[in-house]
Amino acid sequence: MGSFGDTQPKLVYGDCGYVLDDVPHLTDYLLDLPTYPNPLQNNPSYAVTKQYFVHDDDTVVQKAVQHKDGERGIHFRRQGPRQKVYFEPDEVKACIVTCGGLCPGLNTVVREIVCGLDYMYGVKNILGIEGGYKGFYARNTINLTPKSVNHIHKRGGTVLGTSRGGHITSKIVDSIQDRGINQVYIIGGDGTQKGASLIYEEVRRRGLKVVVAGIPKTIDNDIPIIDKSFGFDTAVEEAQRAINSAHVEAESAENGIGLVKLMGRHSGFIAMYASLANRDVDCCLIPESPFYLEGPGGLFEFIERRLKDNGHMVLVIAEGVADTMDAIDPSGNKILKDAGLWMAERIKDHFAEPNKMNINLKYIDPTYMIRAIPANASDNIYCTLLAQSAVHGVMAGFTGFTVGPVNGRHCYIPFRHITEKQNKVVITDRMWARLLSSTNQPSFMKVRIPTAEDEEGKKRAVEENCKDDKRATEAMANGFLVGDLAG
Ligand SMILES: Nc1ncnc2c1ncn2[C@@H]1O[C@H](COP(=O)(O)OP(=O)(O)OP(=O)(O)O)[C@@H](O)[C@H]1O
Ligand SMILES: O=P(O)(O)OC[C@H]1O[C@](O)(CO)[C@@H](O)[C@@H]1O
Ligand SMILES: [Mg+2]
Repeated sequence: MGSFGDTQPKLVYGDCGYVLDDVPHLTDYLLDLPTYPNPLQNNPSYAVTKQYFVHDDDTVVQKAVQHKDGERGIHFRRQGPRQKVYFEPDEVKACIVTCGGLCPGLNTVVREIVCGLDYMYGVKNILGIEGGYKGFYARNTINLTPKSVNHIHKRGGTVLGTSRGGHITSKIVDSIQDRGINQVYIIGGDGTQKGASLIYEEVRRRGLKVVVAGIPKTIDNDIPIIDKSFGFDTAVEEAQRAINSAHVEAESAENGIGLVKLMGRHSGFIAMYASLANRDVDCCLIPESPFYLEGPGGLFEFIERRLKDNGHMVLVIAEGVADTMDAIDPSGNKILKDAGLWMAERIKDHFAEPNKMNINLKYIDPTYMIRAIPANASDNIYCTLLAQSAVHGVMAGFTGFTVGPVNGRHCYIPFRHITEKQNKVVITDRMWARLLSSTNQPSFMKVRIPTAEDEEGKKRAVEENCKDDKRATEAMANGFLVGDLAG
């Protein structure tokens, strides 16, 4: 095996096209650091495990589907405790910060980092940074102990508080240095992970023995590479209550329309999964899939047909479908106009026209309700694994990484994989086809039987879709679908 690259990327090549896309380590820029035996081997709870430590050569494949003669491809370092650690318990001063929007499970991750550090590694000195990134330089810290965080996983939100904007790298690293912090745990979405990556770069530039680990958080499930983000399942489950209410309202009225808006400004995962789980949804609209309202094959025609056939219908939309901007938030994210209100108005205006049917539209907006709740059981366990995985990696001296499951196995992922693109619903994938088949809604495109050339176009569309949904849409229109949108 040969390896190169001191900073990023840190690639290690093996046989048959094997590539380990490794994460940085303190020893990449600090030589002769002392190591210590991992205290976990004296922990009675772990005495039952077959092996205390993961093997250093254990890696996790990025793409689970492999071909017989294909290359083995990109791998990530497997998470878990290592034989040697780079910190003595008394030497550690850890801090935890939560940034960006709320997400079920934030408190669980905070709790499990604190408990993991204390119970597994004997670390007592753990600080909470209040109010997101700006808290590093604008707020006091709070001491976190297993006792103080004992019950927080039962509450929604984050006990540390959160914010958008305020990422000033130099001031944050000054604060880390001034406070003598040497482990930084950063919980947040794509923007937060970009900020974490800058903090890592600055720490490294200053040559500090400080490790920086990211724990990915986003209700929208828009973080790439990892299987899914924590809190997503909880949000999808909570969304069922809104969809069920919309269905009850719609069913009980003459020509009832239940309209539900769910979160997802760039990615329609919540809307798609909530609709797929529910089965009472007649139509689901997401930002990745183009649609139109008027004319043959359009949404209004579809609504009319469903009302005539069934007497009611349920429409679920993601907040990003209208894609009209009000302003930007302090982090630079677009603040979108309310897509639900926009859609409700358009539908009402359409049916108010002469000779159209009388409708009864009820709009339900559970936006913040689905993210302000505590994590469900499976998300709580998922959060525990993420937190412990981060703690093991940090104690082993890895830095500049995000934790997360890839094909079901938790691993350490270099920041750039998480920050360079957003995860989106790929509308040429089977999951979207499953949704279309469950709702029987129009695809808003005319489809013809695919040819070999079309398959090529389809492949291109999938690749493009990962970068930019609009370009994917164009690629699809030029590829395996007839170019014209119906109507
Ligand atoms: N490109 C960037 N570079 C440095 N810091 C950033 C960058 N983008 C965002 N941040 C910082 O990260 C924090 C959170 O960002 P943001 O508000 O975009 O939420 P997020 O982490 O993407 O989570 P979510 O979108 O799920 O709510 C903010 O403090 C913001 O200033
Ligand atoms: O109103 P806030 O707190 O900025 O959050 C809204 C945004 O946060 C998210 O939940 C996560 O990015 C988006 O779906 C939503 O647009
Ligand atoms: Mg974000």
